[in-house]
Amino acid sequence: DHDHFAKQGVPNLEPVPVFGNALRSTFGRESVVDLFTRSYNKFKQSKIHGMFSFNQISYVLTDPELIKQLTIKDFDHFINHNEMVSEVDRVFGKTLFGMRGQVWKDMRSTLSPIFTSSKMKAMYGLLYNHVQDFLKHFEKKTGNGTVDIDALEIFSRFTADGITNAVLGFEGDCVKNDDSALYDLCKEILHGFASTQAILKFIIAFLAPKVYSFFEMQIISKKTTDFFRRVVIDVMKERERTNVSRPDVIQLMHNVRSKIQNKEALPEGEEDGLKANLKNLEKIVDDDEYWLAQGFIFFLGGFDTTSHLLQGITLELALNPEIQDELYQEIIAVNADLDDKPVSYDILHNMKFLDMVISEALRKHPPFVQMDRTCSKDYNLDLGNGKNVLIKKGELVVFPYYQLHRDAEYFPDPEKFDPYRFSDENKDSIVSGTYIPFGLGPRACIGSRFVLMEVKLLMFHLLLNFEIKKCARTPEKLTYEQNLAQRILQRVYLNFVKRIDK
Ligand code: HEM
Repeated sequence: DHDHFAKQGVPNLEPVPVFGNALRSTFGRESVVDLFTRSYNKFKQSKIHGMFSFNQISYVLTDPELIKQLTIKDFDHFINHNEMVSEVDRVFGKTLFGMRGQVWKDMRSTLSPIFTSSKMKAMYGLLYNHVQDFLKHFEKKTGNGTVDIDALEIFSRFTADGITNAVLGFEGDCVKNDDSALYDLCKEILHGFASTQAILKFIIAFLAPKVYSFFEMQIISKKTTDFFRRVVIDVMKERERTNVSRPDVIQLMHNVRSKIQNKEALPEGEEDGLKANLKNLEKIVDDDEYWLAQGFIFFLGGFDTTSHLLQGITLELALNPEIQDELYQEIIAVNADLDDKPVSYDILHNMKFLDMVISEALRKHPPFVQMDRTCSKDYNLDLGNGKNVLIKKGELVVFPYYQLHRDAEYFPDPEKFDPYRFSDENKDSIVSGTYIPFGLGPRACIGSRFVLMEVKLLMFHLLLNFEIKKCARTPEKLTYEQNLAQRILQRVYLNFVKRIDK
């Protein structure tokens, strides 16, 4: 019903039959980011506007206060992400991202203790060694600045191995082996989610479930499920049998799972939440798919997003040599105090300029350009100007991260890469709800601490050893593919020159 928004007094771009507002993106004429920028700029003042993704009704919230209200205060009306994928893919529906309602709440509070700072510290050593290993192989590839390095490619290999090491509990070979089967699998998994073909598949599945099941279409392939069954379930069993322990996520999941299975008395402290969850999780604890699905989502969540962040940081450092130099100065000052000892988690954590550079890269190049929630109970949204909008159960709400992060009202001169937006003096003046690269509220990214640890570790050692330079093939600006996939169009090539003045 294309009058849907007009009846509610909510403005929207004119839709066309079947495709809604997605016609140009479906046929390769416009990126999803450009579509949302168009509607954001036109309707920002209304606080909320409508969008039809095919026939899915979506409300786009442009007002930071309302975004906070829905994701934090009134979270109970908007617990779940878009249900389209969880609805059609059994395994995806069992991942933390795809789970819904009460079971999601229980699983989330069960898994949260895995990502606390104390657990990150225990994992730090694994990532530290991983970074040292990476640099050895990386140095050979750079040809001392003579080879144009494809940043996304090399950092995807780095993050795939990082997540394999810290989450799945074995050493990947994506960096050292150009023909790594693991890396092929990564690309395949990604293609299953982030290509126009994949998105059309979701849409068919959602609009015409019968067609979807008739053709036995699948999003997470059997090969992928089998792989995660092997690396998650079999490894858990192996650890149980051999009593070998390693400070990785598999181990922590195994510990949590066996506690629930054995109805063990739980220690006081951070895992208290488990007690309350035991009852609900008992129903699903024996289902291997719930556990391999978590391995899968940590893997998917951890490799492509983090490599995009690393690409954004290194591109900006190459384009802004004075910022690179300021960061290098911070790094060598810290390094000089280390007396050849490895840099610790706490020292990295306290490096101000490094943190500012990463924050600014997450602002300018957010790996997720938008996020959504499905309304799970009818919700009467008070716009505060005498107007109300009734958001019905099943309708979607979208938060346009990219457009908020580049809105000149909140971030003056938004194209400028300026880490000082996040300095101690300035960061308090950022309007809350406008900078949300990891989302907001109880459903925000569970892995953000892990990301920051991994990225800081790599950037510290990368800059200590290399100067990042732009080359003839370095793009000055990034845009998005003109399709449904929300992928960056340009390949970012950079040169890495070994430093001799260490
Ligand atoms: C730069 C890297 C990353 C970015 C920008 C990012 C961003 C996000 C965002 C925006 C969400 C949705 C939040 C919301 O709806 O409010 C999310 C959810 C999630 N992320 Fe991340 N993420 C990153 C890395 C990771 C890593 C390394 C992991 C795992 C180790 C991870 C695991 C997850 C999971 C499991 C969820 C779903 C949480 C839930 O629904 O309860 N992410 N992430």
